[in-house]
Amino acid sequence: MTELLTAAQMRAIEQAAIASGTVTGLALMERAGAGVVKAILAEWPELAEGRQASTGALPRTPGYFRTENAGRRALVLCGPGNNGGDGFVVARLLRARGWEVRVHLYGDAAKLPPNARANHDRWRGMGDVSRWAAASILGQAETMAPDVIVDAVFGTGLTRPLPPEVAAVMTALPAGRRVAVDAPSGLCMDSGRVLGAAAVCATLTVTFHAPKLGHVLAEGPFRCGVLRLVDIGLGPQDRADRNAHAIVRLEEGTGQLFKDPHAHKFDHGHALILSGGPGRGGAARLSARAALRVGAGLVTLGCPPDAMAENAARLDAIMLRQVGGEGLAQVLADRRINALCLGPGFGLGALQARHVAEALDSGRALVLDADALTLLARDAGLFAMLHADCVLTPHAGEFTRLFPDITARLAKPALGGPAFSKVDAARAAAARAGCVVLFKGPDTVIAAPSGACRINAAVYDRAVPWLATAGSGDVLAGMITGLLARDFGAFEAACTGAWLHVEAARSFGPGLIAEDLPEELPKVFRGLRL
Ligand SMILES: NC(=O)C1=CN([C@@H]2O[C@H](COP(=O)(O)OP(=O)(O)OC[C@H]3O[C@@H](n4cnc5c(N)ncnc54)[C@H](OP(=O)(O)O)[C@@H]3O)[C@@H](O)[C@H]2O)[C@@H](O)CC1
Ligand SMILES: Nc1ncnc2c1ncn2[C@@H]1O[C@H](COP(=O)(O)OP(=O)(O)O)[C@@H](O)[C@H]1O
Ligand SMILES: [K+]
Repeated sequence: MTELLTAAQMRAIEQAAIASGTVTGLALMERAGAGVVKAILAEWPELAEGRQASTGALPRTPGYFRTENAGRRALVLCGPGNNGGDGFVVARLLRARGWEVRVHLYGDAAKLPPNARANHDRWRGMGDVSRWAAASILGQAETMAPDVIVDAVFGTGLTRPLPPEVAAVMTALPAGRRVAVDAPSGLCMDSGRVLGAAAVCATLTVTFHAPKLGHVLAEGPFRCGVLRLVDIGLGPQDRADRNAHAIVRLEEGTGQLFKDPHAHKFDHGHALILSGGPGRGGAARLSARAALRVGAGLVTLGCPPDAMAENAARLDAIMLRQVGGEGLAQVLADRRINALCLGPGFGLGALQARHVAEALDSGRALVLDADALTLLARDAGLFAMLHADCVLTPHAGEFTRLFPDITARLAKPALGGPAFSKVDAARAAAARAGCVVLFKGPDTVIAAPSGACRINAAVYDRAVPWLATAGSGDVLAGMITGLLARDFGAFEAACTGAWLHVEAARSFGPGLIAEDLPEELPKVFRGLRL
C-alpha cells in the first residue's frame, strides 16, 4: 500500500522530524534538490553528457564540461517559499556539473524562509538571480534553448491561483523537458485540481517522501507527466499520529482472496444478480460471470419470466431463477444467498424499485449499480433504506444524480487550497448514504461512512484507458458482489474489487472489452500466487 498524504500531513511529518533533532530542514532541502537532479539524469541519461561531446565532435577532457557553452543548460524558476529553496539547490548542483544555469525568482529574496534563503545565498556565490519578468523569462526560454526548465515556483504551499505574472510564464513554457519540483505550480496538492485557471504541464514531477493526493486525483496525473518519488530520509511514519482516515492506494491483493483447500462451495457464498427483461440481460450476465470468477461459490441470475429462455441459452455454471412480480421473498428464503447485485441492465420501473426495496430490506450485503442508483436518486424512501453492508458504485453521472449538491461543490471553480476534492466528495456521499460509496474513474475513490478512504489510482504506469468500454462497470459490480459473497466486508470488497478490475485490464491490455475482464482474473490470481 502506498500512503497518499495531504499537504498538511507532509508539513507535519517534516516538522516532527526536525523537532526530533534527527534531521535539519536544510538537510531535507539538500536531499530534495539532489533527488530532483538525480531523477532528471535518470529520466534523460543523455543529459549526463555535454552537448557537443554527445555528438562526438569534441574530446572528453577533464574540465571540458565546465566551459559554459559546451555544457547543458537549465532555466530554473524559483518561488517565494521552500519550493523555491529546492530550486536553488537544483541550480547549484546542476552548475556544479558544468551546466549553464539561469535562475529567476518570483518574490523578494529578503523574505524567503530561512532554508530557502540560505540556498539562495549559496547559489548567489555561483550565479545571478533575475527578478521575475514574464517577457524576459519567456524570451530566455526561447533564445537559451534550455535542456531542462525547472519549475520550483510553488509546491505544497500553494493556497490560491497563480499570480498573473507567474501564470503568464507557466502556461507559455516551450515544449521540452519541464521538471516540476514536488508539484506542477498551480496544482492544488490536496485535490489535484488547478487553482484558478493556470498550472504548469510538467513532463517530469519529482516529489518527496510520499505522493500527495494531488498527484493521483483529478488533473494531477495529466499535469505531472511522469511521477518520481525521492526518499529524503524522513523514515516510516506512525500513522496514528496523523489523520485517522489514512488514504492509501491499494496495490496488493489480500490474503482473504485465498481459498481454503478444505472448504465447500457454500463456504464461498452464494451471489444473486438480478437481470432486466429480454434483450437486456447482457449487463447482468457480465456481472454474474465476474462474481463467479472472483470466487463466489455459487452465482444465480434472477430474471423476469420472459427473459428465462434467453438467459438459459447463455448460461451454464451460473444458475437461473425466475424473479418477477412475485418479488424476491421466495428466492431469498434460501439463507445461503448472502450477496446481491441490482442495477446492471435492470430497468427503472415500479417493479424494479420494489425489488430494490426488498433487497435492501433483506439486510443482505448488496451492490447497487447503474439503474438501481437512478432508482435510489428518484426515491428518498429507498435511499433512506441504505445500510452499512451496501456498496454504491456510481460513475460521475450517477454520482451527480444521487448527490447533486456534492457534485455542485466539486464543479465550483477551485480558487483556494485545499480545494474540495473527489476524496471529500466520496466521503461526504458515504456519510450521507450510510454505506460504502465507490466513485468511479481513473482515480476511483472508495469511501466508508467512517471516513475511511482508498484511492484505486489507474494512472501513470497503471493507466488502463481500455477500461473505458461498455460493460466494464457491470463487471466491477459483479466482482464486488462475488467478494461480498465470499464474506469480505463492504469496504474491503469494494477496494479489492476495484483493484482486481484494474489488474485484470492491465493484464489483458489493449483491445480489452468487458467480456475479457472476468476471463483475465485467473491470470491475475496466479500472479498473486493464490
Ligand atoms: N515538507 C517537507 O518535508 C519538505 C518540503 N520541501 C519543499 O517545500 C515545499 C513547500 O514549501 P512551502 O510550504 O514553503 O510552500 P511553497 O509551495 O514553496 O509556497 C509557499 C509560498 O508561496 C506563497 N504563495 C502560495 N500561493 C501563492 C500564490 N498563489 N501567489 C503568490 N504566493 C503564493 C506563500 O505565501 P503566503 O501564502 O504565506 O502569503 C509562501 O510564501 C514543498 O513543495 C517542497 O518543494 C523540501 O524542501 C523537502 C522537505
Ligand atoms: N480511462 C479510464 N481509466 C481507468 N478506468 C476507467 C477509465 N474509464 C472508465 N474506467 C473504469 O471503467 C468502469 C466503467 O464503469 P461504467 O462507467 O459504469 O461503465 P458501464 O456502465 O459501461 O459498465 C469503472 O470502473 C471506471 O472506473
Ligand atoms: K513546483
